[in-house]
This record gives sequence, structure tokens and C-alpha cells, in this order.
Amino acid sequence: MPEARGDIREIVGQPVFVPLYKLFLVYGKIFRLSFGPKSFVIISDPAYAKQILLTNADKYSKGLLSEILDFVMGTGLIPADGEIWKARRRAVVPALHRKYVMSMVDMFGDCAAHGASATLDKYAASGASLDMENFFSRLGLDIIGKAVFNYDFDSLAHDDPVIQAVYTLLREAEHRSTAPIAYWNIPGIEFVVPRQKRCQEALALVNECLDGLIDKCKKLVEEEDAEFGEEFLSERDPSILHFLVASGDEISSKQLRDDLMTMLIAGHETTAAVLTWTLYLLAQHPEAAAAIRKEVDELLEDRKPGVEDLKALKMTTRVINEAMRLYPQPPVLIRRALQDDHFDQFTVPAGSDLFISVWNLHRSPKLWDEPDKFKPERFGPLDGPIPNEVTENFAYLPFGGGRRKCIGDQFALFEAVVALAMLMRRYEFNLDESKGTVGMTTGATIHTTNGLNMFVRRRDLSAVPPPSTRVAAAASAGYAFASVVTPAAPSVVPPPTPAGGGCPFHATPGTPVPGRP
Ligand code: HEM
Repeated sequence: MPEARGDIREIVGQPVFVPLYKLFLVYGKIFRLSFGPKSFVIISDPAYAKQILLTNADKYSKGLLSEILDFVMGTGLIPADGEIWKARRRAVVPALHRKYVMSMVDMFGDCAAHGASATLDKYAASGASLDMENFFSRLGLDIIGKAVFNYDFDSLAHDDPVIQAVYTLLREAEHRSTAPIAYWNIPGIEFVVPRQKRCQEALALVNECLDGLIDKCKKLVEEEDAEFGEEFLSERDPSILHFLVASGDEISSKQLRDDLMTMLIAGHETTAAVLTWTLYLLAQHPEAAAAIRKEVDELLEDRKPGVEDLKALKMTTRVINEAMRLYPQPPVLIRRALQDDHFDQFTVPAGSDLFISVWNLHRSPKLWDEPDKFKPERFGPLDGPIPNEVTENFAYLPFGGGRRKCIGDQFALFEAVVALAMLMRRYEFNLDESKGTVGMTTGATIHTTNGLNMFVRRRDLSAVPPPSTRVAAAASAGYAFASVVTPAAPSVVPPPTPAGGGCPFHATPGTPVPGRP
């Protein structure tokens, strides 16, 4: 197998997937990269990725990832392997069934509307630029908090110790995922290194909050059992936690906590990063931004997208699909070989750590025409299927593939489509170049280096042409609309969600939203 001699200085200080891309162009679709005693096999080929994720999936574990995430996710779905993973996957997947996700679409719209009134309108009025990466991170946290345990962080309007603790844990998980040594295994480190101490305190706070929510939910389910017998889909608490508690599985509170923490982390920063990079791309491609606005103006005007609108928001969806190609979250998938495996003439021995570089697959000049260019039309007619690992034969892995594929893919795509459609309808976004380049850094997802600072302006909707003339304009916009649907419901601006937030077990008065978390 080709051996790439890595100079650690080339990797330190830049997002790891960037040097891996340069090495891929030199060494090809499979190569070994060694740093001192550490060695990784880098995979950048769709057939090999399919073999690891699908056909030979039982020969691989999460390896390094489980070790890194153990402190925060325990035996949650992402780090779990073997029988525990099988049992939890069987239990958790039904909680994200399409029907259930559909019932959340309204909540996505409420959260986006609340973000608009709590934050964007204020920045639009003041004329100051806003870090949209921070905004999307908070929007993602509010949405996932409600979906997973019916808890209103309301991080868009205020801050509290639990929100800060969640961010401390996220940053620690990301730091560990890029650290050259497993410093967290050094005995007693949490007593001497201040960051480790803060991490332990944050973990204790979030765990206590989650335990409180689990207890509250269990009590509610008992009451409902008394009231409704076998019925476990609750109008009082439509969360994933309620589904898991009420579905009657014998499950320990520790396992439930690991599941919740996994979904909180997996479903938060990923979607936030997708929206961040989508908006970044749209700022540089005004023609695509205009095409989304035409679609939204025609279909929704000022109402929240409903379930029935999702299929029709084709251009909005396609732009997000293309943004996920250019900025995959996470950019690298990690596996460990449990047995020897063979890739053409090369053998990967048991015990090897593998990185499937999704970044390389998504930007491979062998797989994509002008791979670095933003071209939403590359996936074919808007009426065609939504691209995924199957339609693109593992050259496109926005949500992974095979049996460890993301369980929140539909949830996340609907969330991103609803949020983007609503924001593009109401606002124009322009980069604040005085804040420097956006830049990329990596943790579990791709972050900006300096924030996505943007000027936010309310759109002048009086200038939007009436529907009849818009259809003709859309046809000449460069992006073809497959169909233009007339709004079925009257235009209604949703009322902002009342401010809530603060863990009920650690309630503190709200404080204004600060800068980057
Ligand atoms: C745009 C947003 C999202 C992206 C890009 C994304 C991406 C991914 C990817 C690539 C994987 C596969 C990881 C691997 O093979 O190693 C994954 C797994 C997973 N995702 Fe997501 N995800 C997103 C949103 C969500 C949401 C909203 C949830 C939960 C509500 C979620 C829960 C999970 C879980 C539990 C797994 C592990 C599944 C398993 O191993 O069985 N994700 N995600």
C-alpha cells in the first residue's frame, strides 16, 4: 500500500482534511499515513467506502471514535458497537420515523421565527453584523432540545449555565477528536488541568439536568399509562425521550442519558454547520439565493413551511444538498478493522484505524465535474430524487451509509430546508469583510475560523412581484423550477415562541445572548 510520509507540522494548525486531500491527489484512493507510532489508512474511493460501510460493515468498529466520545456519550448510538449498538439502534430508530419527524416540522418553523424576532430583526435594525455561525448553533440547539427531550433551551434569546455546559462538552469532544495524544487518559488530569476540570463540572451539570428530565418524563408516562392505557404517543410531550420511555423497553437511566446526549450532540452542530456553510455559499452565489427566494416567495409567501411544502421546496433542498457535498459534516468517518480486509491488491490488517475521507470523495476530480465549484444543478433535474449515498453509489455520503447511516437524516434535512426557506424569505445576508476571512477549522464538524459575520437586512417585500409575473421570472433565472405551487393557506407570520429556557433544575434568570459560544 502507498505510504505517505506525514510531517506533523503540515497538519497542526490546519483542518486535517485539507492536507489529507493534498495527499490523496498524490498517493491515490488508498494510502497509509504514519506519524511516529500512529498509523492510519486513508480511504478516498466510493467502492472502498461502500465495502467498509455496507458490504463488510461487520468487520469494523468505531474504534478511536468510541474512545474519544466515551466521556460524554458512553454507550450512545454513535460510539456504541456490537450487541449494545444493535439493541439501541432497534429501539431509537422508530422514534425518528418519518411520520414522527413530519409532526416536528411546525416546531422547526416556530424556532426559526423565534430566532428571526429574537435576534435577526435586532441586528437588521442596528446595522451591526452578526455571527451567523453562532446564530445557527443556537437555533440548532433550541430545535434539538425540544425534539429530543421537550426542553426549551431558548438559547436564541438568553444564556444559562446549562447552555454553556453543553458547549463546553461539545468543544471538549471536538478537541479530543483532533488531539495527537489521548491526554484525557492521564490519571488525575481533571484535578490539575483547568479545562479538564471545567469539562467534568459541565458533564455533571448536564447529566443532572438530563436525569431530571428523564425522571419528569417517567412520571408523565406513568400518569398517562393510568389515563390512556397502552397509548404512548403523547400530545403533552411529543419528544424522542417520551417515545423511548413510553415504548416500554427495559432500559437503564444511564443508557437513556447516553442516548439523549448522543442525539443532542449529533443533531446539533451538524445541522448548524450545514446551515452555516449553505449561507456562506449563497453569499457568493447570488443567482442561487435569488432562485431560492423566487421559490419561497411563490410557494409560501410569509407562512411557515408545512409538511406539504417540503416536497415543493426543491431548489432550497438542492442548494443544501450541494452545500453538504462541498462541506460534509463530519468531513471524515472513523473506523477500526476488527478483521483483515482486502481492497484490490492491498490488505488492511485487523487493528488498523481507517479514515474514510468524505471530503476527498466529495471533491474528487475523478468523480465530479469541476468538484470545487458550487453547482446545485449537478444533481440533475429538480424533479429527480434527492441525492444520497445510493443514488450516487457512495461517491456522496452526506449522512454516511450502510447500517451506521445517520438516523436523523430526514429530521435534519427538513429542519435545514424550513429554516433556510424562512430566513431567505425575510432577509438578505451579506458578508462583513471587515471581520477577515471566514476560514475553516475542524472538530467533529467544519467550523469557521473567524465566524460567519454577516450584515442582515430585511427584504423589501413590497418589491416582490405578484405571483403571476413571478412564474415567468423564475423560468429565466438560470435555475429551472419544475413546478410552481400556489399557496394553499393564507399568509400568516407565526407568532414568536414565548421565551422559556433554563433547565428547570437549574433555573437562573436569563441573560442576553453573548458572542460565540
Ligand atoms: C445535517 C445534519 C446531520 C448530518 C450531516 C449528520 C451526519 C451523520 C453521519 C455522516 C453519520 C454517520 C457517521 C459514521 O458512519 O461514522 C451520522 C450518524 C448518526 N447521526 Fe447524524 N447527522 C445529522 C443530523 C442528525 C440528527 C438531527 C440526529 C438525531 C436527531 C442524528 C443522529 C445520528 C446518530 C444517532 C448517528 C449514529 C447512528 C449509528 O451509528 O447507528 N444526526 N450522522
